[in-house]
Amino acid sequence: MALSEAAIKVQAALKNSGLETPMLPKTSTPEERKVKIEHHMREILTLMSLDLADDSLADTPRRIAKMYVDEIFSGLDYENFPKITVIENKMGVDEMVRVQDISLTSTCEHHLVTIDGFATVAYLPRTKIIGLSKINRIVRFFAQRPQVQERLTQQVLVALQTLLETKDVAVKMDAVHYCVKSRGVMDSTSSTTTTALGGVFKSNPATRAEFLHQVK
Ligand SMILES: Nc1nc2c(ncn2[C@@H]2O[C@H](COP(=O)(O)OP(=O)(O)OP(=O)(O)O)[C@@H](O)[C@H]2O)c(=O)[nH]1
Ligand SMILES: [Zn+2]
Repeated sequence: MALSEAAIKVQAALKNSGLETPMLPKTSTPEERKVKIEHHMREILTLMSLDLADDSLADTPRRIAKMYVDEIFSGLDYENFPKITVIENKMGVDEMVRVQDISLTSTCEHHLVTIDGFATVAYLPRTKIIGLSKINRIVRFFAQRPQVQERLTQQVLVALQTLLETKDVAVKMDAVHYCVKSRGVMDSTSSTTTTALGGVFKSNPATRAEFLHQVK
């Protein structure tokens, strides 16, 4: 399947800005990847002494392979980049557009456990306006990769700057990392905030404050 124009532009922008997820070129189809992951997952679970003959466990390697490729790591494949609707700003909107409380579920790339939180995204329209749900979909696409929260925040910023043809974009994320909560330091109350600010959101203190202070 050919990549969409939006996917090609965003991929190039991330590469040029050094913010792309470290990825090798794909040499297999999604279906081939699932077969191989299922095989290796079977080995891992067996090594952990689980009896995969049990009817509850028998399908777990296949389920994990499907979940990795089609769901939680589907953002590693630009073929899954959302269909983007961008329209001309004929109505001359020049005030901040903000989408807040976007649900965010990702996976930490150091431990492969859940990152759970919310994102807020804002932009100042110039020549283009984007379909609102597409902002949520772009957050979701990049969240569906193994991630560090700082990179995820930056990737959403660069993708929107590219598609909206303006630097004036801001992204904030608040999330709980289960590698901090459910293992390791076992802190069940801390959360992490990251921001990525572009254009006037970075350079103009009033715009920056308007974004940051209205964000919960
Ligand atoms: N900056 C950043 N760090 C993260 C993120 N997700 C997980 N980490 C951290 O990555 C680090 C990996 O550190 P290591 O010392 O190699 O791993 P570890 O031995 O499991 O460390 P502990 O989690 O402290 O038990 C940990 O401090 C994690 O909290 C993230 O999104 N951003
Ligand atoms: Zn982690």
